[in-house]
Amino acid sequence: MMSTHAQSAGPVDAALAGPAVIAARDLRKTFGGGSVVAVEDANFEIRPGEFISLVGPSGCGKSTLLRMVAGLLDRTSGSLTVHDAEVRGPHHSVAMMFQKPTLLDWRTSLENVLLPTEIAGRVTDADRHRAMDLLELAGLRDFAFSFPTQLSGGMQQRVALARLLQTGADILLLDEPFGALDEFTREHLNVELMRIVGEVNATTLFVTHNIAEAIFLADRVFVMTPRPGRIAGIVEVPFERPRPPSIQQGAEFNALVSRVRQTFGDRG
Ligand SMILES: Nc1ncnc2c1ncn2[C@@H]1O[C@H](COP(=O)(O)OP(=O)(O)OP(=O)(O)O)[C@@H](O)[C@H]1O
Repeated sequence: MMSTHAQSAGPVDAALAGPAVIAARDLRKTFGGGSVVAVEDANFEIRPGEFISLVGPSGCGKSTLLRMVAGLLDRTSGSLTVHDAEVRGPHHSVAMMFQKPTLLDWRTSLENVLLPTEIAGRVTDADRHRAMDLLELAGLRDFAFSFPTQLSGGMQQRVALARLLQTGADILLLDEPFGALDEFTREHLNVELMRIVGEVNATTLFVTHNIAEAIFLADRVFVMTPRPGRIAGIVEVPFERPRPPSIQQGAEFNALVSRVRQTFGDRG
């Protein structure tokens, strides 16, 4: 069933049963001594294995919200918990990925994927096996010993995704991960992403400007509007994952696109 509901008034979304992995109550972030309200009174709960898209125009606070969940930014007020613990700084439950893959050019795909393990301590054979399994999951087993310059932009992002999973984090924060790629590659990678996060059952927050992409991927879409940055509504996406790209041509999908646009219009 599709539904939107206002978040600024304070109700916690409780559409799904089970314990919340991430929960925000009256979460607020301002900059410039309060002159810029980047996130205003966000209230939500995210369940294990859920895929949430954050969609909205530039400056509506998507990255700020993600960075608060990662513990890279302090909140101004309100509560934000991950696995029932208040976020008070960077923590190991989350791994974050950006538009640029940020791979080290002098390391092979496998060595790049192993980097988080190396930073955390000694690399064991089991770690190497896991890294190879993740490269296989990302469709890159044959490129494990290639260097980033030998890979396409899309393949580099898949290495970055495998590296993200190697951290063992159960929450993935993806800030427009495929935004720099062409539309065909992007669509292909979205399908791959959906398959991969489904297989590892990661809880995922995915930032995008693109409404269709947001709906295609997500169980729920948080619609954000700027000035002040707020979650204006949550649109539930009723299709089971994984989904074929052709779903985007259906009437039900188009109705969801309209619903998201309407939420922008209503509250923007
Ligand atoms: N470190 C900062 N200092 C001051 N203002 C900031 C800072 N970071 C973000 N802002 C402001 O907070 C608001 C939200 O920014 P944020 O980057 O979260 O938006 P966004 O939705 O991710 O935008 P984009 O889609 O362009 O990345 C903007 O008005 C931005 O200028």
